[in-house]
Amino acid sequence: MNYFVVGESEIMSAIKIGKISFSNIMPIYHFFRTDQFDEHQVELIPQVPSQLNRSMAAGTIDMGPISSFEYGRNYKEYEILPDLSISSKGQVRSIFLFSRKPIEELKEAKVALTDKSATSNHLLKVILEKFYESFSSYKVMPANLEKMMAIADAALLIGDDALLASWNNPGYYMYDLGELWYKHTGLWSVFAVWAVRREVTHSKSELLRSVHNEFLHSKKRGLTDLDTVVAQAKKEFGATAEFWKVYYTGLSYEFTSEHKKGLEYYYACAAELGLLEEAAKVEIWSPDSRQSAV
Ligand SMILES: C=C(O[C@@H]1C=C(C(=O)O)C=C[C@H]1O)C(=O)O
Repeated sequence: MNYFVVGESEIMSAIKIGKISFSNIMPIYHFFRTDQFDEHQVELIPQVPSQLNRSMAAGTIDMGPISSFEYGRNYKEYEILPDLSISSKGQVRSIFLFSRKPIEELKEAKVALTDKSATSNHLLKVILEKFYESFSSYKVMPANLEKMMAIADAALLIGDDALLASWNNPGYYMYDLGELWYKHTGLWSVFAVWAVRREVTHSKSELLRSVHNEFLHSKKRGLTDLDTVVAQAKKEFGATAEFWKVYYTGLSYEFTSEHKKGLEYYYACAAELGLLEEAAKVEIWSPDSRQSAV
């Protein structure tokens, strides 16, 4: 009766799901129905990306949208859930480099990086080094533009910090990282992927399938009923409905072969510059894979 024991323990154990505590994620989570699951079966844990990355590595969350760079660093421990990401082909509108000088002049500059990111911090290094022959020095700091610019020539912000700073930019040059990457490579930027710890694909496979389905359902609903998400974002963060509409439709939450191509090139560049030990393999979990019953 071994399979009963396995089944029961799977039903009992909850799955801990990370949630990015930025507005970028709202179209995916707004309609996520935790009440579809038995009590205590799923738990949503909101954190900024760098915290989510650490929680996944420590195993205190089982799955969630982590920085794609962090997947690359730890790809042997994780798999990627299909059809989910936070990406852009060109402008992302919430990842900006603020600079006192034009980017072409940042040759040996001091650059402040945000302590909330992993993908964008390393993407900036790739862009500056590979496309602008810049050999700058970097310092990771709390995300505060004024304090960052007090010690640096340029500063990188992501998420809501970047949105707010772009609305109140005191006159710095502003560069959108999605736009820069596209300009120099013609490829997608994939900032976050939904990763799952490998052991969870075995120990909680049934629940994982249901959670993945629920994510696809809530994404579909969020994108069809975008006006509801837009109204919520406007209420929580300000700005105009038009802004949020443009922002959310400019982001992509898919993960197609074109996204994969952009991500693999990013990993290749990061490995070339020594930011990753090796170019990570992009391995997608298949909801149809079944563990053998015995
Ligand atoms: C589009 C964004 O994508 C993100 C950027 C991340 C990173 O740089 O590590 C991680 C998750 C996403 O939140 C954003 O934060 O604005």
